[in-house]
Amino acid sequence: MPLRRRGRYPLPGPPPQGGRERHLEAHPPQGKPTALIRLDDVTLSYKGRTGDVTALAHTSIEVARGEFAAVVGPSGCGKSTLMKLVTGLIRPTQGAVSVEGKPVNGPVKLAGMAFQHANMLPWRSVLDNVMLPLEIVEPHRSRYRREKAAYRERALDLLGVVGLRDFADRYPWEMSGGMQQRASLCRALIHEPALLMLDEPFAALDAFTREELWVVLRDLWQRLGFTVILVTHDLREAAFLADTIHVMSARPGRVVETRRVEFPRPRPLEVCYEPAFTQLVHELRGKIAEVRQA
Ligand SMILES: Nc1ncnc2c1ncn2[C@@H]1O[C@H](COP(=O)(O)OP(=O)(O)OP(=O)(O)O)[C@@H](O)[C@H]1O
Repeated sequence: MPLRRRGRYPLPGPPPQGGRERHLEAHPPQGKPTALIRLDDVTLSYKGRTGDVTALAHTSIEVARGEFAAVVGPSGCGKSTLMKLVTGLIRPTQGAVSVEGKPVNGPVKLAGMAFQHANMLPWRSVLDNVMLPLEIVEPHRSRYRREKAAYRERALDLLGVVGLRDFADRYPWEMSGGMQQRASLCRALIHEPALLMLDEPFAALDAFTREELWVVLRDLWQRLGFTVILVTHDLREAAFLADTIHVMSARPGRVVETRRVEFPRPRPLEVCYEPAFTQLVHELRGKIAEVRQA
């Protein structure tokens, strides 16, 4: 059964049961979109060995439900720190972080995550790696044994979307870096998170594979309608994928510019060769060069 389009129950497998949260709702059809994530004047200082390190200072960001947001900025400006704040792995020194209107006080359950390295478990097949969150995250965990066959179909279906259905029984070490990263996107999405957090997910890949993966991510996002925060150093990646790009200053990081990306969707890769795209990337690069020197 093919994956259904955004705004409907997106994946085959066990249907929602009594009162299950609808994490994968599409954009609200009209009016101002509701913020899924809000950072309000957030400062974060780490206790370093030689004194406090202020990674973020007075940072405010809002990401709407269903939005694709990218965060770019110079190295060390606090992008990964921002990810940790949103997922509740650390708490702000000052200011407030909220998700779905509620203050974040601990690890956020509605997030799926993927990083620069796919971090697949080498002793599990690709399919078993993808299904791992279902064994851990409620409500799937309690249903897992009973409904394993349906979950398996869901995982195979998702692998099909990223072109890996025929590789489900392989082990990660039998696959290329790009294939592993496709599988890691499936693993991040299998439990239908409302939010996908991506920290440099394609940075270790060659340019061609990276572009292939942009398209995979674009298609998954368009189909499933989750919210994304993508941290990247690649300005073309941000401009191709995002609705909104937040540019951060050098450390202590704060958002110095927020750009809406207006290229129509669905965006073909060819958009990357249009003058308006090049212009946008140039302007972003200029802004980052400026804040690096400030
Ligand atoms: N646990 C920690 N203790 C002390 N300082 C830290 C800690 N984690 C991060 N930092 C410092 O906070 C600053 C921001 O780090 P962070 O990893 O968020 O930056 P980043 O923008 O993701 O970096 P990069 O682009 O190089 O990946 C850096 O100066 C870093 O050295």
